Amino acid sequence: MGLTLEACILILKEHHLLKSSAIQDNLSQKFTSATYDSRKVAENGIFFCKGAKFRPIYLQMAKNNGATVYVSEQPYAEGNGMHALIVRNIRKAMSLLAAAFYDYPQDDLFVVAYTGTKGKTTSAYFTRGILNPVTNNRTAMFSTVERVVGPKPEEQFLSDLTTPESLDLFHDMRQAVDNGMTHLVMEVSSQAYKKNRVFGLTYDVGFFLNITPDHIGPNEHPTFADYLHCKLQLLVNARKCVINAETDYFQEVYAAATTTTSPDSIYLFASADYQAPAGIDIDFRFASQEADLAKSRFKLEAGTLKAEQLKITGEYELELIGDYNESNACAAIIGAGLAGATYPDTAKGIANVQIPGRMEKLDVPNHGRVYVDYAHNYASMVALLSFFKKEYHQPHIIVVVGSPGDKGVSRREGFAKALNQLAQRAFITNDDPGFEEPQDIADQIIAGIDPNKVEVTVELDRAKAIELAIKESQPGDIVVLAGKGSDAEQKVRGVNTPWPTDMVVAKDVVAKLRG
Ligand SMILES: CC(=O)N[C@H]1[C@@H](OP(=O)(O)OP(=O)(O)OC[C@H]2O[C@@H](n3ccc(=O)[nH]c3=O)[C@H](O)[C@@H]2O)O[C@H](CO)[C@@H](O)[C@@H]1O[C@H](C)C(=O)N[C@@H](C)C(=O)N[C@H](CCC(=O)O)C(=O)O
Ligand SMILES: Nc1ncnc2c1ncn2[C@@H]1O[C@H](COP(=O)(O)OP(=O)(O)OP(=O)(O)O)[C@@H](O)[C@H]1O
Repeated sequence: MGLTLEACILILKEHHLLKSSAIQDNLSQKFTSATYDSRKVAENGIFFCKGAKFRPIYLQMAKNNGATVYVSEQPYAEGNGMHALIVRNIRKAMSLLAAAFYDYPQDDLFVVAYTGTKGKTTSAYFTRGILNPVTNNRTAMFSTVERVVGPKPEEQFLSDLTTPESLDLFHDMRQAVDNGMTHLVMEVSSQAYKKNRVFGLTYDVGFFLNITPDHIGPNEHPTFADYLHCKLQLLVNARKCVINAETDYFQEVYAAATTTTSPDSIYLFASADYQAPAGIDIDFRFASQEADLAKSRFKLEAGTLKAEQLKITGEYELELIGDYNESNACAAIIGAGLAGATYPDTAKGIANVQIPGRMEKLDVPNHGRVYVDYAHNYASMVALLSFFKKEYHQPHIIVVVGSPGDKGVSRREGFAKALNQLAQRAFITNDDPGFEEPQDIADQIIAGIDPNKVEVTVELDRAKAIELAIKESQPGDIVVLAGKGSDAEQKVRGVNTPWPTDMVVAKDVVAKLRG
């Protein structure tokens, strides 16, 4: 691990990123640590000045702590006496230099990457579920929930971001390789492209699952077009592409894939009865046989010669219920197939996969059945509630939900719309209010709810809201604790306050009810 100043300059020049440089002495000096956080600088380090809240004082601190080189979009007096690399785009520069600093760990991993508005985490867990036994426990995973960089329990930890900052990403990839991992399944958020966290990274297989309006607002994407553009970048950076042919904007998505990938290396999947546009051959189709409250069963069929060659067709069962998970599973099976897995290993591996915070169930004696689920926008809430409506034959649905502050503002209207369509009762509560007023967020959700269709209570204390919902429920009712999944924090005014998780709170309520 390490990089010389000379190598840095060459890489930056090659990508037309170097504006100017100020080199103090010898170019062959090798630095041995790299960070963007002055509090983590080690001796002989390179320091990246990046971020909305960056202050020049951090560079001063970094210098005091042993940094000898800084990379920045502008020169700072605080960096006098250090080598300076002034670049056109700090995040692009950081990503390229991070890959080089950690000696291109992606070259030693088979990387399967997922993007999409919904289903990334689920598909990533499904893929790892198949590949882990096939690779002898050597499949790493970078997901919204956790990051797995090795086979030992201490090599698995909770994630902060869906896709980490480039420097952290390549660091964790290097650890995975050094821990003997051979495969990596990762989620790539649209923010990862917006913020150049994966700039220069190429995947062996890149997936486009779906797109619906989300993550649009002042702190994320200015427009839907920008959101779509960022997501499409994954396909441009993948050697093989897999696309859900049923996604909205399919033509744009397919066109993006073909800009860098030959149609021979693009795989399309869809449900059995989907009518494909003229001239489009669907490689894989999944035919649902049963998607009930116990299991999903479906058949995967190949529609083209290249699909047949993967040897992954056959009957499949999923323990993770929710009919939409058949589409996620289909993606994961193709991903694992392209990584070398074949049937029946693919069927064995996926059958019992469970995912923290997705479709977790709790029966409450003398009350309803509780589900904790990470549904947190219009599309996922509709998919979830529609599944319950169908499987439980028009149950009374009680939903506990809130919407985060500072991001995804369209979710507020989306929740109201989904509740109007499918729920009878709602408790509007807190979910990471951030720097916004919780009551304002609740008011914005309520503004869209039709009181003739849904009875609403606002209870901003999430634990109390969960308790009220469960206590009120009758046998046969469905109580949905939506939006937080297995999240163990509430983000309030810049502070990540511990949250026991929705399921733990629900279990406490049940314990109290039992007396
Ligand atoms: C917009 C964005 O990319 N934000 C991320 C980014 O912030 P930033 O680069 O602006 O940095 P900053 O937090 O303003 O801090 C300024 C800099 O000063 C440094 N610093 C700070 C203090 C100090 O004493 N010394 C010091 O050097 C910090 O290390 C940092 O580099 O870098 C931070 C880590 O350095 C991240 O925590 C932060 O994620 C924000 C909080 C976040 O939550 N982003 C969300 C929207 C996100 O990316 N979500 C997607 C999923 C959404 C989707 O599905 O699309 C994700 O991939 O997780
Ligand atoms: N294919 C799908 N279509 C619609 N809704 C889905 C689909 N897959 C999952 N969901 C719903 O979305 C929720 C989140 O799923 P998952 O975590 O897999 O998505 P994600 O893309 O990782 O989401 P995020 O980017 O918000 O972390 C699930 O709990 C479920 O309610």
